[in-house]
Amino acid sequence: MTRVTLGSLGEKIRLHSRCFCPNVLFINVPENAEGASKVWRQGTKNAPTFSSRSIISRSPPQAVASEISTTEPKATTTLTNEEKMLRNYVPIFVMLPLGVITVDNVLEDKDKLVKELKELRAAGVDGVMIDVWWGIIESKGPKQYDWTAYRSLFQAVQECGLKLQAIMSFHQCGGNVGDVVTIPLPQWVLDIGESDPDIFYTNLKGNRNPEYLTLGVDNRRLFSGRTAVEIYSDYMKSFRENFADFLETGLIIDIEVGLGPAGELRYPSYPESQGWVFPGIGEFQCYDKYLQADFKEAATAAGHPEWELPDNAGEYNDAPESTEFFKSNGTYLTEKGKFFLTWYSNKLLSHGDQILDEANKAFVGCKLKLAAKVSGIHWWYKADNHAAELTAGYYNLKDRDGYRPIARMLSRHHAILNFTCLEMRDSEQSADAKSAPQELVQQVLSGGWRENIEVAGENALSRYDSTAYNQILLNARPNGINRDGEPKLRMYGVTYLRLSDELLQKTNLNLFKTFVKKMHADQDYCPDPKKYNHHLGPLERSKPEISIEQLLEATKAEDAFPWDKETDMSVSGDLLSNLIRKLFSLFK
Ligand SMILES: OC[C@H]1O[C@H](O[C@H]2[C@H](O)[C@@H](O)[C@@H](O[C@H]3[C@H](O)[C@@H](O)[C@@H](O[C@H]4[C@H](O)[C@@H](O)[C@@H](O[C@H]5[C@H](O)[C@@H](O)[C@@H](O[C@H]6[C@H](O)[C@@H](O)[C@@H](O[C@H]7[C@H](O)[C@@H](O)[C@@H](O)O[C@@H]7CO)O[C@@H]6CO)O[C@@H]5CO)O[C@@H]4CO)O[C@@H]3CO)O[C@@H]2CO)[C@H](O)[C@@H](O)[C@@H]1O
Repeated sequence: MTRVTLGSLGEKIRLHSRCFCPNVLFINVPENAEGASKVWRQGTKNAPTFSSRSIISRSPPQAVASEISTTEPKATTTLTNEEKMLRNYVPIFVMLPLGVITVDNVLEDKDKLVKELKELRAAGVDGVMIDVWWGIIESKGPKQYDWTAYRSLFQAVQECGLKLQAIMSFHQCGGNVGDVVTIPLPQWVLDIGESDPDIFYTNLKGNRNPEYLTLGVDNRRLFSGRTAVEIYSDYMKSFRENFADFLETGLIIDIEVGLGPAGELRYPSYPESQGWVFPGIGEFQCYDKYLQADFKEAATAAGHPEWELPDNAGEYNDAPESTEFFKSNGTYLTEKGKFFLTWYSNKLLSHGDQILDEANKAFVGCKLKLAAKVSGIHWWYKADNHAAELTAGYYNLKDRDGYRPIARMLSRHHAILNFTCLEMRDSEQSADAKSAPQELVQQVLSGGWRENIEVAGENALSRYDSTAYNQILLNARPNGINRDGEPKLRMYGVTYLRLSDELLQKTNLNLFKTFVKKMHADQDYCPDPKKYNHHLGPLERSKPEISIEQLLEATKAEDAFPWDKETDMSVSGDLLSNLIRKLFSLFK
């Protein structure tokens, strides 16, 4: 962030080096200077070519995007129509099967995989997402990494002309929806858990969850002399060292940093392995001795040594109203309840912040983006208590934004916020669950955009139908295509869950191809991200730490940006051509 002095006001103001349009600098103006600020284009010698009306409030990308001047070289009006349409392109990636590398660290059936990768490439897909399992790579012992099978896999992806999003999967596979294989944490870690079960997240009843290490041990030297964060850091550094060639060639464009169960920044509050079923409220997971001690210390420092962790928040499959904690006027609204929820959600923020800082150090200088996944907890969103989000660690209420502080934390690491459940419509959900995936997606994406970070997304469950595709398309460009250039709102990318025989079945694949084309704004596959305004410069070092107070300023609730009702790039418009294609193939 650059600081300059705004002459007429004599005030220090902050310059944001990017917002929606990377070649425009946005000024974040103190409240009392509203209306007196200007916009400069990067590289423009004599600054403002804009009217003093050009700004704007504190950081509203929407308003800003409409202010782009037509006077600059390569301004959108000088682009060809095709170039303008390319600015609407949203790249699409596909998750590879969870067990593509077996638990024994073998790439089985490479021929089948290569055939499928080629099919994806032929369908126009830009790249694939792959779990890089800690439980496989470091299974033999501390720091004994074996990357051989992954090298062979990455080579195949490169040869097929696809890009790669690599997940640093510090979690177990198994126990979540769709987990068809089991890949536990490394055995030497599980062995430590035998003598110290508190290294795992624990619920009130004392059930341990070996999916992911509790954030309570992030900084505890319990693992053959290393802390959990040091383990994650060493792993990422080893990844960088071992795949320097693929980083250099530009194969790996994105590192999804695993921050919790299923690779998501959350507590394991709704584990199917412990009997949770949709739409249960889930349970808080902070009863291991390390987090208990942390809470005691925090409560004591706040002048309430008598406060304990909640014991009245119900069980996995409860409805909110049947618990003392979440019922109307329940504990969650008391001073004690608010203190607990703030502590619980802040711990998650610091956990993500610390590991992303390590990821940033590991990959600094590489031409890629970092990303963090946030889970789409859409059930009980319409209830006042937002119980399921709260147990997962997202302290989100009608008057408190629980996601924007995450986005602000990510902004310091230049990281993308990767959100899910893009495919879901409210009308598909049962009324009992008080579920609102559409509003949730709109809130989270808007918060990310307001923090000037990129947002990407995934679908939560496997879908092959046009309704789901159209909903994803709507979220990818909430206000549709802009035929004059980059749209005001555009997601950075979408990752489709997931490659399967079902997806490659003919009818499904045909519709999927149409979906890919629509994501690409009806343009052909574009191998050069710069053309759709994605600039993968060397990753810069994280910015200075943002204090918790500043992060929590982002909890102030604001309305989401307006979304169109339907996408203007619907896949169903192509049904006729699908039919013609089908007829053709029958006659062949
Ligand atoms: O490789 C990367 C990672 O991949 C996996 O993690 C991802 C995960 O798979 C994703 O789901 C997503 O994670 C979150 C998600 O964001 C959250 O929203 C939430 O998911 C909940 C979901 O939103 C709720 O609606 C609910 O889902 C229940 C659903 O509503 C019920 O209808 C039913 O689903 C049935 C489904 O109807 C049925 O068709 C069938 O679906 C299977 C399909 O037929 C088959 O072809 C196959 O492809 O798999 C499909 C899925 O199994 O069976 C479904 C299951 O019975 O029940 C649903 C579950 O009760 O609850 C969901 C929570 O359970 O939570 C997700 C997990 O946090 O993004 C993750 C990250 O990418 C791996 O787990 C990771 O290890 C990998 O790193």
